[in-house]
Amino acid sequence: MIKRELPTRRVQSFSQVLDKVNEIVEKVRKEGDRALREFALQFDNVKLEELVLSEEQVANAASKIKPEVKGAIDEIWDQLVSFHELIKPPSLGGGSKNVEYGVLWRPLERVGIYVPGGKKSYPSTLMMAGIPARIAGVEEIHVATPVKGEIDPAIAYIAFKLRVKRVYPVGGAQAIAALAFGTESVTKVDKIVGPGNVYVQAAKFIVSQEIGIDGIEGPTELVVIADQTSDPRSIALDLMAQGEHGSSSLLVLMSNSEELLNKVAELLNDENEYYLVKTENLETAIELANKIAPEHLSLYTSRSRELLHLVKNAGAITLGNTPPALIDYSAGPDHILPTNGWARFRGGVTVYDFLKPVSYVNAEKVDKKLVKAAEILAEYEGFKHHAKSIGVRYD
Ligand SMILES: NC(=O)c1ccc[n+]([C@@H]2O[C@H](COP(=O)([O-])OP(=O)(O)OC[C@H]3O[C@@H](n4cnc5c(N)ncnc54)[C@H](O)[C@@H]3O)[C@@H](O)[C@H]2O)c1
Ligand SMILES: N[C@H](CO)Cc1c[nH]c[nH+]1
Ligand SMILES: [Zn+2]
Repeated sequence: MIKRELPTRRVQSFSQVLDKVNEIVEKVRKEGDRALREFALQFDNVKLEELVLSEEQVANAASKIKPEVKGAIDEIWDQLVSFHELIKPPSLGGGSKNVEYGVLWRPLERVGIYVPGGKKSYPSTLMMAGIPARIAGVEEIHVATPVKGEIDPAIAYIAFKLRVKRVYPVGGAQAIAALAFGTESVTKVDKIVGPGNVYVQAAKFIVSQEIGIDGIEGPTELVVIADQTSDPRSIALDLMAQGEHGSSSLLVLMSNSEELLNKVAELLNDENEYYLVKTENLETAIELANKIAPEHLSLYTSRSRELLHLVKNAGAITLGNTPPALIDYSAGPDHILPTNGWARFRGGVTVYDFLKPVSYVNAEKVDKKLVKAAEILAEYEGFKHHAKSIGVRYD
């Protein structure tokens, strides 16, 4: 269905299902494995015996990967490694006023990666989370993904390559709760990373009171900004591509050309809702896109470089004729990207999601003025022992 104005809100937001998901999360906290089995039957129609796949099961599934798929994964692997190596921050040290200080980027010890698997299988997502985790130096990677029958050979192969500690064949909000609290079979992790549907994202939001999460990466969003120079067929394909993730995808095209909008409208299928909106000029389209803060933003115009500087809020941007779906697979930057407006305050997953800056100080010879300043402010705040503990050191 085609609409000619912008949506007033997301088709499906994780906040709409928070109450329901809270019940799932609490049941897993109380009942552990028993709840995981019950929910697998209820939501996925799967009777789960084992809640951890054995190394043998993973290796066996991995051996069934098709050679051309294995080749594609190996090719993409190097490209993702290059990107995350480039942006990995170095530990830094320096000083001023006779204080030596610095920051050590320390890896998280144990992370959980959620790999979606309700409607489609997402081996690419395991790479997008697992590679930056490995580059950061995370010790233990745990993976949860809904499995019906045997695990996808491509997921198994990537898990093997990443030296994943454990794979749990569990999906949905219940998998997130299990990784957050631990169960008899599932190991509690320090942070959960990964996209998924509204139930999965609502669960991440709830458990973020107790463990780390990477943000909200729910149903896919694409905003395309195009002009009369853009190819309508490619735009229609880009919109339909992101529509393949499900009917909750947000799919928007804005253009200053009515002719282009009409041509694209003729080419779209009727499997999704598409918002095709005429704007006075491309600058207005960028302003509106900044308000939406979409996951994917395609600047498919002859002025893409110039317009790039006006973008404030977007998960990832593709320039010119670059297909947004290339980011989904092999361009280098991550495809795990913020949705639901979260691109206003965070970006896609990077190596930073698996690192934390631990700062250190050696101030044994600090300038007297800083000592005095600290004492004055501590006294002002009413913390006399703070003031004294500083003062006695430097008399
Ligand atoms: N933003 C990103 O970075 C990004 C990346 C990849 C995929 N995605 C999105 O991930 C999503 C994947 O969704 P999916 O559904 O295919 O897989 P999923 O793995 O996220 O969810 C499947 C699970 O949802 C649970 N579930 C289904 N119906 C339920 C219900 N009524 N109540 C409670 N739980 C229920 C089930 O337990 C099932 O295992 C898509 O919306 C896609 O757009 C986003
Ligand atoms: N477009 C998704 C992010 O919204 C990522 C993806 C994975 N596979 C295909 N696409
Ligand atoms: Zn996609």
